[in-house]
This record gives sequence, C-alpha cells and structure tokens, in this order.
Amino acid sequence: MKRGRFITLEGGEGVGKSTNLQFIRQLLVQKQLSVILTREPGGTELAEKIRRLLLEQHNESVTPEAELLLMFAARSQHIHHVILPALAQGQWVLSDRFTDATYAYQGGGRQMDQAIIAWLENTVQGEMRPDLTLLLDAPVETGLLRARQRGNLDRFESERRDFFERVRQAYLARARQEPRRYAIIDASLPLADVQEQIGRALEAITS
Ligand SMILES: Nc1ncnc2c1ncn2[C@@H]1O[C@H](COP(=O)(O)OP(=O)(O)OP(=O)(O)O)[C@@H](O)[C@H]1O
Ligand SMILES: Cc1cn([C@H]2C[C@H](O)[C@@H](COP(=O)(O)O)O2)c(=O)[nH]c1=O
Repeated sequence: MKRGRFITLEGGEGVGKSTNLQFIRQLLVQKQLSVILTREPGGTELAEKIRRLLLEQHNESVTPEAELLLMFAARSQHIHHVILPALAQGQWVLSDRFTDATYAYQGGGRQMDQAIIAWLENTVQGEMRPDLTLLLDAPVETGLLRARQRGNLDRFESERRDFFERVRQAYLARARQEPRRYAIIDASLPLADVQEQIGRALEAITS
C-alpha cells in the first residue's frame, strides 16, 4: 500500500489554523484521499492529558525545560499511536501544529537552545518529518485580536507581545531555511484569499 502524506499547519495564536484545517480536509477528500485530522500537543488520550497540563495556568511557574520535555512526551505518544499507523495504512495525516511549533515557541519564544530541540527531535522522531508545512503568517496583533475575542486565555495566550514576535520570527526563519517543505501563507488577508493560497500550495503535493 502507498504510504500517506503528513501535512502540518503552523503559525502563531489566532492566525486561522483550526478554521483552515477543515478547508484542507475538504480539498483532500475531494481528491479521493483518506484523511485524519489531529493536533499537537495532543492527538491521543495521554497526549491530550499532557496538553491540558501544558495549557492550563498553575500556581507554580513551569520551567522551560519541563515545558519542552512535556511537548516531546506528548509527541512521542502521538507519533507512535496515531501518525505512523495512519501513514502506514495510506491515510493522509493533517496536524494542527507539530515540531516546528517547538522550534518557534520553545526555541524562539522561550529562547531555548535549538541544539537541544534538534537532539530531542532526532531522538523522538528519527528521520520522520512533515511532507508539507503550511505556515499561516500574520502580524502578531492581528492573530492575538482574533484569539482574544474567544475569551479565556490559556497559559501561552497570556504571554507578552515580545514572546509572540519571537515566535513569529522563528517560524519565518525556519520557513526560509526549508523552502521546499514550507509554504508561507499570508493569513492577514480575508479568508477567501487565504484559502486560495492554501489551495495553490496543496496542488504540488496532491497532483
Ligand atoms: N482570514 C481571516 N480573516 C478574519 N478572521 C479570521 C480569518 N481566519 C480565521 N479567522 C477568525 O479568527 C478566529 C481565530 O481563528 P482560528 O481559531 O481558526 O485560529 P487558530 O490559529 O486555530 O487559533 P489558536 O492557535 O489560538 O487556537 C476565529 O474567530 C476565526 O473565525
Ligand atoms: C505543538 C506545540 C504547541 N505549543 C503551544 C502553541 C499554542 O499556544 C499551544 C497549543 O494551542 P493551540 O490551540 O494550537 O493554539 O501550545 C508549543 O509551545 N510548543 C509546541 O511544540
């Protein structure tokens, strides 16, 4: 059986990942592809519990190292119980965030050493990497305004603006380093224009 493809959707807070995940699913289904939607941190029962620990506010501060290790603990469960089995069955896997988010949030936002992230990436994932990554990029203020309209802020959404500026720049730097895997989508435009760009980016991988 032909192995499925692994597509990830990345970007800062409120840039429209959840909204466009459904749109991408429809595009792939129209092409007769079998698709599963998933997310990080999360995607399995245990990984979703870790997600709750990561996103909720705590009375004690969370160290950057604890945060980083929890991200990769959840990722290991997700890869072995969901992503790899689905790809082996020929399904296409569409994930709302993956390891590029770790480089952006823990590497860029928290300013952790990229070499440590790369070591964890290689240890947990081996050679497994996404086939295509769509980076929804918008000015920090645009995304935060959209996200904050939803109400309650989680532990990440409560960060300061300079944190999100570093996240955005880290994402853009990675996208420029790996232009064959990444498509940068201007997510500040109206939804129809965003989806036109996404449709074009998917053409190459689906045709
Ligand atoms: N291009 C767009 N123009 C205007 N509003 C948009 C656009 N895309 C999404 N939105 C709106 O912005 C809000 C945030 O979108 P969405 O939840 O899809 O973002 P997200 O990236 O998944 O957010 P988060 O990372 O915080 O979970 C929603 O209310 C959505 O309807
Ligand atoms: C995978 C991953 C995620 N994060 C952060 C980014 C977001 O603030 C939350 C996830 O919530 P959302 O609904 O997807 O916005 O987690 C991170 O810091 N590092 C990661 O590797």
